[in-house]
Amino acid sequence: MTSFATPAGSPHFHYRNGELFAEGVALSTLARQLGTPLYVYSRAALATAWAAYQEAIGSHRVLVCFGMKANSNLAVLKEFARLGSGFDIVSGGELARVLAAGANPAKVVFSGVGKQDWEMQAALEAGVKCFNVESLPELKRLSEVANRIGKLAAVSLRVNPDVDAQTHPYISTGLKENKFGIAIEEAPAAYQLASTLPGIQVVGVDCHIGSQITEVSPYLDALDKLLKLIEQLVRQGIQLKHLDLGGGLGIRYDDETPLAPKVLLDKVFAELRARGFDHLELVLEPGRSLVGNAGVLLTTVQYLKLTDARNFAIVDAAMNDLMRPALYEAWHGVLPLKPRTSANTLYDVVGPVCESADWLARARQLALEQGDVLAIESAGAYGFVMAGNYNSRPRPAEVMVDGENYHVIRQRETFADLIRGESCLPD
Ligand SMILES: Cc1ncc(COP(=O)(O)O)c(C=O)c1O
Ligand SMILES: N[C@@H](CCCC[NH3+])C(=O)O
Repeated sequence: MTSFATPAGSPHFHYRNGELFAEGVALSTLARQLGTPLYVYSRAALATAWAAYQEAIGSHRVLVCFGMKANSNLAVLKEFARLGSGFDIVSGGELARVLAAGANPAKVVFSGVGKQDWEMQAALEAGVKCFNVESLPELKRLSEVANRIGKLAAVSLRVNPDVDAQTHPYISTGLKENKFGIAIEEAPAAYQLASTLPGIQVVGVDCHIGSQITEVSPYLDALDKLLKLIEQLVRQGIQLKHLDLGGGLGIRYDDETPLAPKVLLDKVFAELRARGFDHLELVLEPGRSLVGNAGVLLTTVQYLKLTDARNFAIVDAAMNDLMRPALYEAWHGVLPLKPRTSANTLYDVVGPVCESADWLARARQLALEQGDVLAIESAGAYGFVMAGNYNSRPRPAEVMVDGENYHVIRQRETFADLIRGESCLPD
């Protein structure tokens, strides 16, 4: 169980004089000035997570494409673009965001099982690095779209290596029964077809086996299968330029041991060298490990409801603001901004939404009073991006702390935002 003195998140969130800070800013100041629920990110934490990849990469040829579905706020994208990141996108909307953030489309890879014609066309026109194609019908469609507009689509086939990522079943993507990728046994024939299609230029191979992975072995199993495939392709006369291992590195929410980029990459580089593939560019698509522990969600205790069965701390954030607990029974640490010295009580931290699944944390020892503000930890990835408006709740504001300063990077939604685009029938 996390102790209040050591937040699970990065060291950029820390207690000073009995108060929780993000870098040099007391979180209580942000809650008071901007209200709650409020997502707060640390710019230094983003940079630290990025640096861990760069240190692991050293002088190897690696393109890191931030898996932006984890956090697509423009300010976050801009930070990663400044640091030199590419982006892994899964929709035309994500493409529009990376372009709006001024990122270089030549460092963008386009994943996803359901790309539509207009999304393919937009990505071709923008000049993305590569399409990670997930099925034969998609491959044929992409060739047609590229042909029609006089472009050549650079393609990696996303293969499904059928390895168990040893993670939550909802976020496992590399097993046969998952909808993702082309079965690895079918890949040689798929590459043969790809090499004959007029709008397609084969450039790489890709896989992404799941998320919140804390073991190296699933990656090495997948890598081994990919390298065997590449050997087979060489025999077929097909040469690749890059190998994309996807994202998926896990972070610490509770007491997990996260998989450090260096631990994984040292093994990957050694394997590539041993098998004679170190000429290949490596592409990575980390999402969670770049942003997860760079953000918290602040929420205020509205009521303490003590019952025979359970004690509830009813807060102003809900499942619509942070869906992970409701969806995956995910564990997020809960830190009081100003810990009390009074005795703890066992609480479920729940929101105001009319669903029993509307909880953020269960069975936590906390000393609380009405009006206290809590930080829900490790909310920088798959937090705001999965938020919705259920129960007509405006989505929270987002703020980025930078040293002693902070910047509102998304305004809190208003009632006007909620009904924008709606209209009633004529009288
Ligand atoms: C294709 C692809 N790449 C990258 C990611 C990022 O994954 P993670 O946030 O686990 O690093 C995902 C999400 O799982 C994904 O589907
Ligand atoms: N939304 C998931 C991660 C999904 C990864 C996308 N393929 C989570 O919150 O853990």
